[in-house]
Amino acid sequence: MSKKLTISSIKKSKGNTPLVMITAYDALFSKLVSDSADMILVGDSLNMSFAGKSDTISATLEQMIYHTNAVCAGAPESFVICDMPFGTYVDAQSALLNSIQVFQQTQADCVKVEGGEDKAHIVKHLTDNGIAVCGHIGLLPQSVRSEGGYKVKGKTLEEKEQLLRDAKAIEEAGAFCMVIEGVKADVAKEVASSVSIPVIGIGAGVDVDGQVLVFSDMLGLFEEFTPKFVKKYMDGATLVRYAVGKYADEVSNREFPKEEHTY
Ligand SMILES: Nc1nc(=O)c2c([nH]1)NC[C@@H]1CN(c3ccc(C(=O)N[C@@H](CCC(=O)O)C(=O)O)cc3)CN21
Ligand SMILES: CC(C)C(=O)C(=O)O
Ligand SMILES: [Mg+2]
Repeated sequence: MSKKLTISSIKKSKGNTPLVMITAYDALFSKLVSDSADMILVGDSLNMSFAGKSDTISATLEQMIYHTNAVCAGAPESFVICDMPFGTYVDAQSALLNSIQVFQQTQADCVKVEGGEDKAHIVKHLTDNGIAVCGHIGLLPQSVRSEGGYKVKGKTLEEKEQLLRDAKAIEEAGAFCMVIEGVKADVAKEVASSVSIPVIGIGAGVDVDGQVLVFSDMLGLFEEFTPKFVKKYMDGATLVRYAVGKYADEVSNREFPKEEHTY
């Protein structure tokens, strides 16, 4: 991106071209994605596709700060979101102290917290104290254990009405945008049009104010993860295996290094 977005330019973008959000966990990829992405999310999904764990529950604040620093170093001109990990925003006070750690130890532009109506008081305490907040409603990956799995939301009238209340509450608490994950497309569309801040979808259909995907999913690098909402824009795993296999063959056959790689 040529010009770094701001909280107010993101808010004002509602109704214009959809926002492009993508995750990155290191400087190498943040630099590569920064050419095309409006916003870079340092997602706690890194606990799965970077650290190899089976869910996001065990991600720590220290880990998020480490990766956020790497992402900011690779993309100093990009708008960066740091995902607050599980257990770091259980009440307003701890949420603020932990978010202050993120702001003081990294160049992140905002934090992201999962939750709706029930977390609005926490979002308000953060925004009242100078921490910009991106909300996250719908399917909440940090609730995987309590919910007994990843469940698409918005399938019943109750769920739809809850999502509308969640979005309203997060907006009123001062969030400048929110992610909506794993929600029926017609419901996500209604949620997006019910608030005046951008609603960025993942598995929530096309009628929202932007899209977010995990970079390793869309590049086909994270093979064990193939939910319906992911589109593979590259077969990364095959490309990497092919290249490393060719290197291995050439080492075995003494074809590499050649004269031009030799002092
Ligand atoms: N690499 C990666 N990509 C992600 O998008 C992602 C993560 N990790 N980690 C954190 C969360 C977890 N996410 C998930 C994980 C599983 C499903 C899933 O299994 N979805 C089912 C639908 C279930 C239903 O129909 O209710 C699917 O088959 O798509 C969805 C989102 C999204 N997030
Ligand atoms: C899936 C996105 C929205 C996220 O929260 C993450 O990458 O952790
Ligand atoms: Mg996350």
